Order: sequence, then structure tokens, then C-alpha cells
Amino acid sequence: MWERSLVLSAPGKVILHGEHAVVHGKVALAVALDLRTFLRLRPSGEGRVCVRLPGVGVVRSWDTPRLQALRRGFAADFDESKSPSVEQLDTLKEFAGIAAGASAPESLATLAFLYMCLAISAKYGDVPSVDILVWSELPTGAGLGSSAAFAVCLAAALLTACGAISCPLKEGESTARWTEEELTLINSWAFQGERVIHGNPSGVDNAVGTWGGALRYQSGKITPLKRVPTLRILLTNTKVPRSTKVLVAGVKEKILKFPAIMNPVLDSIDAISQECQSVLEAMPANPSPEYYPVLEELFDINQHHLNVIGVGHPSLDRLCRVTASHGLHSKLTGAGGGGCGITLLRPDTSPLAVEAAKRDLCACGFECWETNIGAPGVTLHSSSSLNAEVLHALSKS
Ligand SMILES: Nc1ncnc2c1ncn2[C@@H]1O[C@H](COP(=O)(O)OP(=O)(O)OP(=O)(O)O)[C@@H](O)[C@H]1O
Ligand SMILES: C[C@@](O)(CCO)CC(=O)[O-]
Ligand SMILES: [Mg+2]
Repeated sequence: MWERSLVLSAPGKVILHGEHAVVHGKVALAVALDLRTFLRLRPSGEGRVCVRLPGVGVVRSWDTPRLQALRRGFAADFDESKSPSVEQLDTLKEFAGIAAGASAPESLATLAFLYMCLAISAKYGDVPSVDILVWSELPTGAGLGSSAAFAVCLAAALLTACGAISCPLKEGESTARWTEEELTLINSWAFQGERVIHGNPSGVDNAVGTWGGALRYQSGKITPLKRVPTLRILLTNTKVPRSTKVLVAGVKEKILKFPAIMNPVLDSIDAISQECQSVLEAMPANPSPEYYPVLEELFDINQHHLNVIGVGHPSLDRLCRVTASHGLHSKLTGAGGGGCGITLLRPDTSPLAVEAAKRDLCACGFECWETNIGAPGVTLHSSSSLNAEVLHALSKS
């Protein structure tokens, strides 16, 4: 029986360059955000697994013997190296009463939870009777990697609860992280959760959620950036809803339809990521303004490319126009089609210019805030180390 309570968290992410192209083997540069998803796991001695996801309106619980019977009834093996099969997902949908083609946030979140719970139980031993609550500072479905932060939290909690990885938080410590080997296992199971939610993810979002910091990602290869300057980034949420799964599928369709037109665009995005990496690694920790014109131009070119591959949106065009009227450069981040955009702020951008841009963006109905990037990856917390807002959210849910 599991007897400990755990609280852990994983960060969201911002993709500087390479979204979508990374699904097709190109380079992406991504950084962890100071907005996180939190998961609390508590023992529940009732022979039930209970999951509450207030962000998507889910409250579900299942008897552990029913879950065990379902897992035993699966013909195919669960493995972190194999994609969830259509048959497995159909069986889980039927079990959870989710309609065949359902793609609502609550259906995908429930399905990802059930898949990970059963797959991890099948491989490492049954997940004990627990009560799981997930709460997030991230907007859902807005391009900031909320699905990956959710999947990373679930992977870390479930692997810990069934003993596949350690529980590294010692008495008296406020936070702790897992070993590299354990992080690799968390990342590979989080990727499975992303596969349930996204269909065909590249893995960049869960890599950032797991390792945090700033990294280069290409075809599963994760390389922390050598040096990351302090970048000031304004994040704007257009609040236009969209689905990463649908947008990724749309890009694939376009590539299949117009390979000779689309592949050079993806190659150009790849070159932008590489150029940006060279500039960032050459910049001192507190860079002077001279480095910024290149970074700004790369934002502009990539934003055009993202429109060409079909993931722009009038709200994002508006965001770019509004910030351009204040001399600032923006691009969409994540899957596009609405969601969030990022605006690069120069060290010499005056607070007045930032305030004026924010005011105009808010007047469009957008929400915007300045962010810090390079946050730590998945982390265990002692309850006493959590800030008041998180404690409040976890206790009232
Ligand atoms: N806090 C949460 N609780 C439960 N499920 C969540 C939570 N956050 C995200 N999800 C799941 O992730 C889905 C959103 O994922 P999606 O990939 O479309 O957007 P995103 O991850 O926010 O953006 P992007 O992939 O572009 O960075 C939701 O539909 C839901 O199933
Ligand atoms: C659009 C995409 O490139 C980034 C979503 O944050 C999808 C992926 O990499 O899985
Ligand atoms: Mg996502």
C-alpha cells in the first residue's frame, strides 16, 4: 500500500523556433517557462484510483480490481517504445464511456491518464489506491505545452507510486529532482501520454517539461544549450482555442500535397533554429542591444513561414501588427492556429513601450504578461515549500 503524499510539478514551455518543423525531423529550440502544472498524489485506502483534473472539469474514479482486470484483458503489450494502438485506445474509451471520435479536452485527458496508469501498471506493478489531483498555472490548449506538463507530472507520479523510480525528496528538503536515468524514464512515458493527446508529437514539449532549462531538440536528441542569455519575452494569449493534434495533422497533409513547396520551407525553419542557436550561444549573459536585430529578423521570417505552412491565424497576425507598431517583433509559439505568441523585448526596450504594447494587446481582448524562461524541469516539492497560491489551489480542489 502506498503511504506517502507527493506534490510534484513540471513547467510549460515556449518554442523559440522550430514548431511543426520538429515533427518532421528538423531542429527546434525550446525553453521552460515559469508557469507550471502541479500534481498531488495521496494514498486512499479504499481500493480505488481517483483522479481530479479541475482544469478540464474531470472527476473520475475506478475500482482498482476493475483496472487490474482491464489491464490483464489487453492482448497487446504496453511498452514505452510502442505507440498506443488504436485497439488499446478504443478499449479504454469504451471502459471510460468516451465516444469513439471524442476529442474534447476532458476526454483526451481521461484517456491519457487511463493509458499511462494501465501501461505503467502492466510494466512495473499495479498502481496502488491513490487520489490524484492536477492543477495548472498554464492555459490549456494555448501553445505553452500544457499537455506535456500534464503528461510529465502523471508519468513522474505514477512511476514513483508503483516503485519504478525513487522518491528522492528527503526529510527537511524543500525540493528534489530525479537522477538522469529516472528522468529519461519519466520523459519516455510522458511521450506516451503526449501521443494519446496529440497523435504524432515530436517529443520536444515533454523533453522541456522533464529537463527544463533551454534545449535544442531534433528527432529525439536532446541537447541543453551551452549558454542562454537572459531573454525578456512578452507572452500573449490570443485566447483563440485550437487543437495541436488538428494543426499537426493539417501540416502533414500540406506536405503530402505540395512536397516540393513545403519541404524547402521546413528546411528554412531548420536553418533559422540553427542560426538562432549560434546567436544565443555567442551572446553574453546580459547581452547588449547589438545582438537583437538578427533575433528579431529571425522571428519575422519564421512567422511568415508558419503562415505558409498553414498554422497562422488572423488573431496572431493582429498580435504581430500591434507589437510592430511599438517597434517589437513577434511570432506564434507552439502549434499556432490561435493560442499564444511571443514578443522579443530588447534590453533597451523602455518599460513605457512595453506598457503601451500591453495596453494595445489587452484592448484586442488578448491577455499578456512578461515571463522568465529557463525554469527547472519536473520537481518534487515538500508541501511547506509551495507558494500560497498553489497551496490554496490544491487544498480547495
Ligand atoms: N491541467 C490539465 N489537466 C488535464 N488535462 C490537461 C491539462 N492541461 C492540458 N491538458 C490536456 O492537454 C490538452 C491540450 O493539449 P494541446 O497539445 O492541444 O495544447 P497545449 O499543450 O496547451 O499546446 P501546445 O501543444 O501547442 O504547446 C487538453 O485538451 C487536455 O486533454
Ligand atoms: C506543433 C509542435 O511542433 C509543438 C507543439 O508545442 C508539435 C510537436 O512538436 O509535437
Ligand atoms: Mg500540447
